[in-house]
Amino acid sequence: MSSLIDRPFAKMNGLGNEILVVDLRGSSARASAADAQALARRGETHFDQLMAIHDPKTPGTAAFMRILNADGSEVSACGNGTRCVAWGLMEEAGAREVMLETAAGLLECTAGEAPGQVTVDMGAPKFGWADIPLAEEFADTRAIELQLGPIEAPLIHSPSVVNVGNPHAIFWVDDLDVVDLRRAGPLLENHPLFPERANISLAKVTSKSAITLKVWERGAGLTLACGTAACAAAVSAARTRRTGRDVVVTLPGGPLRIVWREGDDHILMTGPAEFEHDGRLTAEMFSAAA
Ligand SMILES: N[C@@H](CCC[C@H](N)C(=O)O)C(=O)O
Repeated sequence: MSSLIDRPFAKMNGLGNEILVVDLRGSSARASAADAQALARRGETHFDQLMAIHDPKTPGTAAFMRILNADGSEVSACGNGTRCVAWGLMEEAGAREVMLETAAGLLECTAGEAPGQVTVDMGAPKFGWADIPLAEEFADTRAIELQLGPIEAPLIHSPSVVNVGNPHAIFWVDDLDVVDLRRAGPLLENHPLFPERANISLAKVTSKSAITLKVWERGAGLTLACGTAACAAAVSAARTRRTGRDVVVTLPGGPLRIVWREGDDHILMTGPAEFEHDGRLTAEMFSAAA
């Protein structure tokens, strides 16, 4: 029997990235991998990421947040989901800023100028091979060599790799459809060079301040948008002098503005959070027959 039964949920999205926010504040309930897999399968609660919000652990924070992918794996960052949670908590408190906490640290979130827009300080990226992590040492992670299968090898190569709270590989392309991510995504996500798997993006730089992006997400598959992938692409593009540090990253679901701030190297992500519907989780939602 799931400990989540009867807990309130809100179905939201960030640029079409499907987010299920489950409110566990005031309870000792904890979302399991099996809970996530069951809820991800059902229409009403269908999601790419489940954001479980818990009572705050640190003074000054509004909530502690756990993040689960649709496959049940737990991760430490989700840009679109963070905007959704922040938007909900700001609405609840009538506030324009909120501090959230994850196992990986604090996330400062601010309401944007346009309604429904939220800016999240995603912290500083990590470029060291062991931090990403990679299975072998690379002195320079701006472009790494990795073995690809015979279909992809002639088409994509030398991704930039970075950890923005989670691991990302960015393949620079002229055509976002050059490979079928639905086929290549799972192979690349599980490449032996990525011991914790990786989120895989195809990125096209269209100007010094614009990138278009398609993402195969670790643990969720093809999604309409991925906030951390947009951050990963933006810092990788700036680091390789393809763009400046202030860019618009356009995903299939729409645009995010990413600023890689000079001085503290923090990444600021701005984009929308949209409420769809809410309800309470029922025992039936966790039953095997989805
Ligand atoms: N959709 C998210 C990323 C969620 C986590 C990712 N799939 C992972 O496993 O690292 C976003 O908006 O950042």
